[in-house]
Amino acid sequence: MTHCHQVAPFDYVIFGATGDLTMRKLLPALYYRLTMGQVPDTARIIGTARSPLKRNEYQTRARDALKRFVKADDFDEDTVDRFLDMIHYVSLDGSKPDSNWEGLREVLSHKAEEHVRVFYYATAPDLYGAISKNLHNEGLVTDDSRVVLEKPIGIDLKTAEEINEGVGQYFKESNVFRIDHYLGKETVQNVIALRFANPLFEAVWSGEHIESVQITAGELVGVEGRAAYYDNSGALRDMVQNHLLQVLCLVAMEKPASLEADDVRDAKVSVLKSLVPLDAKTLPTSTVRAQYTKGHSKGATVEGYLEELGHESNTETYVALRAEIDTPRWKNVPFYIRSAKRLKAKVSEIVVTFKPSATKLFPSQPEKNVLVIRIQPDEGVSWQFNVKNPLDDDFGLWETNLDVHFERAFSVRYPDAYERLLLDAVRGYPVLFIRRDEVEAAWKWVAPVMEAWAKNEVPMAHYAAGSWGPEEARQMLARDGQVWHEDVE
Ligand SMILES: NC(=O)C1=CN([C@@H]2O[C@H](COP(=O)(O)OP(=O)(O)OC[C@H]3O[C@@H](n4cnc5c(N)ncnc54)[C@H](OP(=O)(O)O)[C@@H]3O)[C@@H](O)[C@H]2O)C=CC1
Ligand SMILES: O=C1O[C@H](COP(=O)(O)O)[C@@H](O)[C@H](O)[C@H]1O
Repeated sequence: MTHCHQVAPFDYVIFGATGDLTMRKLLPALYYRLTMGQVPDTARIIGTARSPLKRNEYQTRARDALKRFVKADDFDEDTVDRFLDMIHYVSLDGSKPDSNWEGLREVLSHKAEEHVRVFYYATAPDLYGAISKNLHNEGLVTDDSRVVLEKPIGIDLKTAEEINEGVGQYFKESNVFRIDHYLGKETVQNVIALRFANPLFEAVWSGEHIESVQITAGELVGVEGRAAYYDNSGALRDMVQNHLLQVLCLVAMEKPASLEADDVRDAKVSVLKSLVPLDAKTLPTSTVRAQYTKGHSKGATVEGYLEELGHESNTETYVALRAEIDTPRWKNVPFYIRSAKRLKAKVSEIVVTFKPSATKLFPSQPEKNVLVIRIQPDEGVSWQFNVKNPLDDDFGLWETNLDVHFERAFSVRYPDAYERLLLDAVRGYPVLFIRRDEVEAAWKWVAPVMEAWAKNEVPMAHYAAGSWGPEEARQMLARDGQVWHEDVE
């Protein structure tokens, strides 16, 4: 059963409407929410980009995108027609004050009732300031207009501040929705429920009982068609500064005063500010960067990163970090974070390892309890625990698993992360979006890593495509007596 209520009529103005993100994620997400009854028929989606397209030409592109990116079973001709009726297109260069703003104003003014206005920036982030200024100067930013900012918010603290300032001059912070699609994932939101809706977990969620936490986001794919972007970014900026630090915040935050946006964000930002800064002493042993070399993926031989690029590069496709949080709850608990392209499996998960019992009762030391929160694929939770071995009369133990696979357990379709986030912006519900101070605190923490890597103070390691990553990352955990959780075939 769905609990999505229909939202108020809205105008979604998408800058970058012909791009990959709009076609692959945004339009399918809005379509799915129409099928679920959350989008009113009077809503409008107004695509803008520089390409000179007529409305019907853009509608054809939108249809093709739905055909490609919506599951065949969910592609319903009548609903698709209703969806296409909502779509408009304005050819416009968002960065230029003398562009076709009149065309946008005209579409926006033709409506029979009040609409919530949302601007979605799906263009290069260095345009965000100029688009905001032009929208403001054209009188198109109403007091209640929202703006959704795609990642990356900058490539470092300075550029993030510039983007935030550029947008913040024309939109108040409460109307700025910085998207991090990991927060739109059901299983990431579920961390809050697991921790705070289960007294058992709430009671043991600290360094008193937890030995270590691993947060992994591994991908099978390489850099695909995004090499130009990726080579200027790398795994640390692309995945850790945003998605994985957000996940870490949810795992580590104190219980927020409420589920209101600012209470949750206050709790998260306090984790980011408590991360122990990495320095010259800890950087070489607490950070690993690596590039994939030629290897095998899904049964095929694949090229190494440098061969794919066709030139030298100092950009990492693998990152592993050892982080510590300086709070009473987490003193001395290592948080291992890793993300990579061309890993052995597509797996995003959180692995919480509990400390063994301090006293020995059984002939064999029981295995530690491990909680695995599978973010994707096969969303679910497994709890590794010990039972008595029924074939052993001397209290030998067996390690077993309680495993919940959410899709099977709840018989639900797991929505794409963008679905909820797009409609949350219309609802003016910002809890799953990132506040300015969070983005900037995250950049501050990764800054010494970026600087040391840029100066080659930590050597670039290598791993074969299709493997679990470099030996250096295994060693990083081995020094703590830990191993990476690599359970997926
Ligand atoms: N693709 C993805 O999976 C993801 C993308 N992102 C981010 O989303 C943003 C868009 O990415 P993506 O769709 O891949 O990029 P694309 O290059 O595919 O699309 C860029 C879009 O911006 C439009 N555009 C470029 N310049 C202007 C301008 N001056 N005025 C108006 N429109 C303009 C382009 O159309 P035209 O040339 O016709 O103007 C096109 O529609 C980027 O910030 C990216 O980092 C974030 C996460 C994932
Ligand atoms: O933001 C990004 O995320 C994707 C991975 O997202 P997921 O939902 O498939 O885990 C990554 O491929 C991309 O490089 C990055 O920009």
